[in-house]
Amino acid sequence: MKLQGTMSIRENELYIGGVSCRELKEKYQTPLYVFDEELVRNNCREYVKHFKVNENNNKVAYAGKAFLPIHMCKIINEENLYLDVVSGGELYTAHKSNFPMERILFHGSNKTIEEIDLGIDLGVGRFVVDNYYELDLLQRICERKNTKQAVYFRITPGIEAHTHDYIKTGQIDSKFGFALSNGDLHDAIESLKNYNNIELVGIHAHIGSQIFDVEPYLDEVKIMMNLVKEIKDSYNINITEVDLGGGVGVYYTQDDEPRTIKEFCEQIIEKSQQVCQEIGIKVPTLIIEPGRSIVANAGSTIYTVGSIKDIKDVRTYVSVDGGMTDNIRPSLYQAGYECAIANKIGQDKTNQVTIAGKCCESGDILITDVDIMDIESGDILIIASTGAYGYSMASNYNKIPKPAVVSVQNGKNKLICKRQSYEDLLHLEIL
Ligand SMILES: Cc1ncc(COP(=O)(O)O)c(C=O)c1O
Ligand SMILES: N[C@@H](CCCC[NH3+])C(=O)O
Repeated sequence: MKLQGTMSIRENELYIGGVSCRELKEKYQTPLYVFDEELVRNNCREYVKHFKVNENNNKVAYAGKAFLPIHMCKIINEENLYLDVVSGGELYTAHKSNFPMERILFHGSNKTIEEIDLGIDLGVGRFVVDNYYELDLLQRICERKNTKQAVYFRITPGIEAHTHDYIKTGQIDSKFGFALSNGDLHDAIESLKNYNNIELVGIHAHIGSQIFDVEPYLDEVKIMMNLVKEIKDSYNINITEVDLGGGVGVYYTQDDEPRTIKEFCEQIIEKSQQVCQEIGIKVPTLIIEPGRSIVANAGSTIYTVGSIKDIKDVRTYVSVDGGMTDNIRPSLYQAGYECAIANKIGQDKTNQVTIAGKCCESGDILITDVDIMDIESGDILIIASTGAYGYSMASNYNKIPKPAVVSVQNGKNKLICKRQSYEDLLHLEIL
């Protein structure tokens, strides 16, 4: 298992943020999500530095869908990032954390009336309008509230990024956004003359997630900058903000070769300057929306090993006390992960096993055929890089309570989300 962030080894034990996994297990039980706060903050700072937030006034908007407890909202605020929310629930969480609402981008392909109402009442900075239905709804609600809302239009740019089919979003056959190729975007801009309470200030596209190549982003930059010019020439509307979405890929296993944050940011900025110069427009404010690349490697999940089933000449199943309820990604996207035994971290890998979850599903497998140290019931198994789309996609299937989340830094640990109790599971039931 590749050591990430502040992970270190002392006397055969794995430490994160200077705290041993054994201590964390004793204090908080398992399964447990562990967050390396120093790594999260470093990633934020890398983006702020290389995306030229201070020099060029560009914006880095953390995509909250990856992981959004109130504690995370506070980090994002302290690190001077913007925040991309995609539902009333995420918006409300940001609001409760006192996140400045003018730094919120409100996404969503089917925002409800209640969500739009809430967004306007709280004063979110930008709505990212996805479709005609939303445009119309937003106008009516703004009119009723006698307010004007700054918006971006979400564009489907027609870019095929090389990633899992379920997490591609830029291609034409997509539920998201106004397509460029069939004239939808132009019709939407044309219709703005009837919408006095809406001000179009930006355009947005998101081409997918877990993308390693910079090329599709450079294609996206070209398309978006040309669009800025076209919108000015055809409609005399100044698009001053161009939001390129998220999607920067990260390391999960040895098959992954991600670029650094620096490489991505520098190439995007350079390309933007080059294209804008070529077509003769001022470089707009650039926005990027990283989620995974800020939190994925900073999160790990620790489990306790339970049953070990050795099927001779077939496979050994090692079951842990969590599974698809705390990490749906292997079942949903065949996502790969690395793991180790945290209490035997320096030992050689002598076994090959399959790590199974405890749910009543054959598909509840976390890692298939992984080389690992000698393993016994009671060991602490750690799966690395579960920080993005782990806790945020967790479920209560089989009435399994969601694990706690603890943040570690400089030898200290802090509980940021409590473990659900069985009583919590009954919380919404009418008894
Ligand atoms: C509109 C939008 N922005 C940003 C993101 C964040 O993507 P990632 O976590 O891959 O950086 C997503 C999710 O894919 C998204 O849909
Ligand atoms: N949830 C997905 C990514 C989709 C992001 C939302 N557009 C994942 O775990 O990889």
